[in-house]
Amino acid sequence: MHALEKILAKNSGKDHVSAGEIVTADIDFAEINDLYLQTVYSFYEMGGKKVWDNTKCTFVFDHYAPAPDEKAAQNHKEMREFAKKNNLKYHFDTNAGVCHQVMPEAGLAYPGMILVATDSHTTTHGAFGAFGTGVGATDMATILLTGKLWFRVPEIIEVRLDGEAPEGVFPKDVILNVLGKLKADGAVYKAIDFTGSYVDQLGVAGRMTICNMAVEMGAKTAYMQPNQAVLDYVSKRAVKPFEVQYTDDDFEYQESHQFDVSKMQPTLSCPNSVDNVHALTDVVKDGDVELDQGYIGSCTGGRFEDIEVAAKILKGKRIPKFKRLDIVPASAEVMRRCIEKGYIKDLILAGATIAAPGCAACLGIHEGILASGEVCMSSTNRNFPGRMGSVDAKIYLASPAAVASSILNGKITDPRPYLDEIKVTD
Ligand SMILES: CC(C)[C@H](C(=O)O)[C@@H](O)C(=O)O
Ligand code: SF4
Repeated sequence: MHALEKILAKNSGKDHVSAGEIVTADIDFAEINDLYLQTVYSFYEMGGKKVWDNTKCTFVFDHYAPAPDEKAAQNHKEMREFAKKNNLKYHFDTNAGVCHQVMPEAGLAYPGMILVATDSHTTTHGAFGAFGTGVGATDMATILLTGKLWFRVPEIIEVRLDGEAPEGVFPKDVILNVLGKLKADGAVYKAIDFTGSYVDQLGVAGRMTICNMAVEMGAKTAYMQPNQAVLDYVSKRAVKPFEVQYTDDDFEYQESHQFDVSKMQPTLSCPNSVDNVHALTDVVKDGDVELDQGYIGSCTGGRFEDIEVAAKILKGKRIPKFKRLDIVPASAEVMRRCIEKGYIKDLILAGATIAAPGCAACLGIHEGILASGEVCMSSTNRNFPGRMGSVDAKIYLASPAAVASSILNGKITDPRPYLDEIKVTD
């Protein structure tokens, strides 16, 4: 069996499961974000009184945090009341950050578990060797009632990433390259296991970025075998003992795709779809692509490492007049660490706006919405029309280093010369 199958088997009381089988599994942790007040309504409609376990579910207020309008404030209020009434052990209010960043920081994402959330990017937790997946309100209400949910055991495909990343190639570039090949429907309902020497040596933040975007290929879940970096991270934080699962040597993947990371270049996902992937140098060779806004944030590209590289590129410089750069730390912990390092000050002096941790303009709710005709380069994960505001705005997805270098120049720019400069000053 694959490690993911072992997780599903263990939680559904079976010795063995295989692709296509339907199982009913115990949920180790369930998380509801603030777009899903419907979960509470469905819970009551289904006859719910109290949640099945007040230590295994939580709310995270991230999509509308702090509440940008009265409706959002009202939704938060109703969810807070539900959390109080059920005496939920964990609660992440508008001061916490994006759910997928907050869960591991709080020790609620760890190897061998099933973590379900009302959000498609729950695939992120594959970075920790967990089975993470997103569900809608009715499924989530079922979990709150019973602690269980049905799953179809997914087919598992391997995405093998070997080699060392050249300068300017970040985990974001790597996953954009994978998307360019597999396309947005390349893994519908499947699980993607990211393997290979690149993944083995990758830190927690990079692993999260890659697993996060597995859902952009339609994946049900993602997986990476935990490495030492993950074990160090979770052993300091996990709220309970965990068991790492390992894939059997004779497990056969449904498909296997190989990538040589050492041959990749800084990469862009161009408007208007996430799999419209091109090398950055190809996009600019036919002429400048002027930018209005840079955006560094989200559960894909708003971690400490992402803001750190941007701060280093921008330190002592100034973004041009009539351009803007929004920095949205993925969580309060990320924000605090960036403050401690002086990065927030460097970024403010460079002309950036720092917004409250949360989803913000990643999905066009507030804090950096785009106007018609504007062009934004963003470290987020989706670029379909209307994603960050106007349906007539254009979004280029890229690594945070590419976003920082580009907005500094006012147009899409190769980050490599700027990264060379950092090396000299480091
Ligand atoms: C709930 C929802 C709007 C959502 C998701 O499920 O991914 C959001 O976080 C996104 O990134 O589009
Ligand atoms: S940061 Fe963006 S992608 Fe992540 S959960 Fe929020 S809206 Fe979705």
